[in-house]
Amino acid sequence: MAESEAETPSTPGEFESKYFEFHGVRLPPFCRGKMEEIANFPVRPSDVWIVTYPKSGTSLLQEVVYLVSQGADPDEIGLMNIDEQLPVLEYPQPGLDIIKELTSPRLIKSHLPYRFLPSDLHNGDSKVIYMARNPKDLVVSYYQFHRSLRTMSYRGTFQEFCRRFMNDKLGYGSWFEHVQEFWEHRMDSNVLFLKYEDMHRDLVTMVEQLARFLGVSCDKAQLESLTEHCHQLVDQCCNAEALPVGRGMCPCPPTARLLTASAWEPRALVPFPAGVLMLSGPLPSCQCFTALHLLSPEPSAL
Ligand SMILES: Nc1ncnc2c1ncn2[C@@H]1O[C@H](COP(=O)(O)O)[C@@H](OP(=O)(O)O)[C@H]1O
Ligand SMILES: CCc1ccc(OS(=O)(=O)O)cc1
Repeated sequence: MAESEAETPSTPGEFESKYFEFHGVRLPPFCRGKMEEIANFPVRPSDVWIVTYPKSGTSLLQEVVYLVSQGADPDEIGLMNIDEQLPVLEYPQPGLDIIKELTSPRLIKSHLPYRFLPSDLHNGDSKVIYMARNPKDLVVSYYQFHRSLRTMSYRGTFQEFCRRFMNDKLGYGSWFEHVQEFWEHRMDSNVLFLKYEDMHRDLVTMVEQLARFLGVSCDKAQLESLTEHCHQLVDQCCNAEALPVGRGMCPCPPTARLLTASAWEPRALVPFPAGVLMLSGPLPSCQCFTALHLLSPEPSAL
């Protein structure tokens, strides 16, 4: 969804009207009218699904998954438009009809919460890779995204955006519930639950996990070469200049964001009073996190 800088700022009312509610979850406008078709979407055993809350490192994960599953060269991935090969289920383009006809094995992405995904996925009919990211980093990324997205034209402050985030008032609904639902299914045989920060901390283990989960058999040398290639992809992300336009937009240096990797743990989500997760842990490493740390959740979010 690469869109250019907003021309006209959104008032809070205009911003609100851009979403719609589906079973109590705020969804982007392009999901309207297709949720039933999505629930009945035919899934194939050979499919691999990549599911994330927006701004959880979906693009990086798709490159790594593509590389591990297809054995592709990272330079090749850099040259091709990988987004075209991995459609997002609910986006207007290419659309459900086209995705239904894609040849196997399909790699499909989605940001929808677990319960809104095709019911065949709940039955374990194909593999699902879920990745969660530290919410303190994610919210900065989502804020920048909303500011740059023409259709959203978000012009509120970061504090106000954080409040929306903590009160489940953004597209794709509550981050807390999104992660929680997948966390509860992390032991399902068709689900692999990953954390974005582990890509930076322990890529070897993640590549091994992915290869095992995807049924890719490789010897030690092949695994080392795969990991080396994946390192190249991850390294690109730490070098904002190497990223395609529209990526790496946080005002804080990427290294500052990575420093918070140790500050969160999904287990803290059970039970999950919204906000507690963000208000605990070590001191944030940049101004954006400070703003988030200082925020208290609205009582309605608890
Ligand atoms: N190789 C890569 N390509 C694109 N984005 C990457 C990336 N590695 C890390 N990212 C980060 O992933 C975030 C976007 O997530 P998504 O792909 O789900 O939209 C961005 O975070 P920041 O905005 O914090 O920089 C971006 O920098
Ligand atoms: C708020 C609308 C919207 C649109 C697209 C999104 O996904 S992604 O960040 O481009 O992957 C998220 C939210």
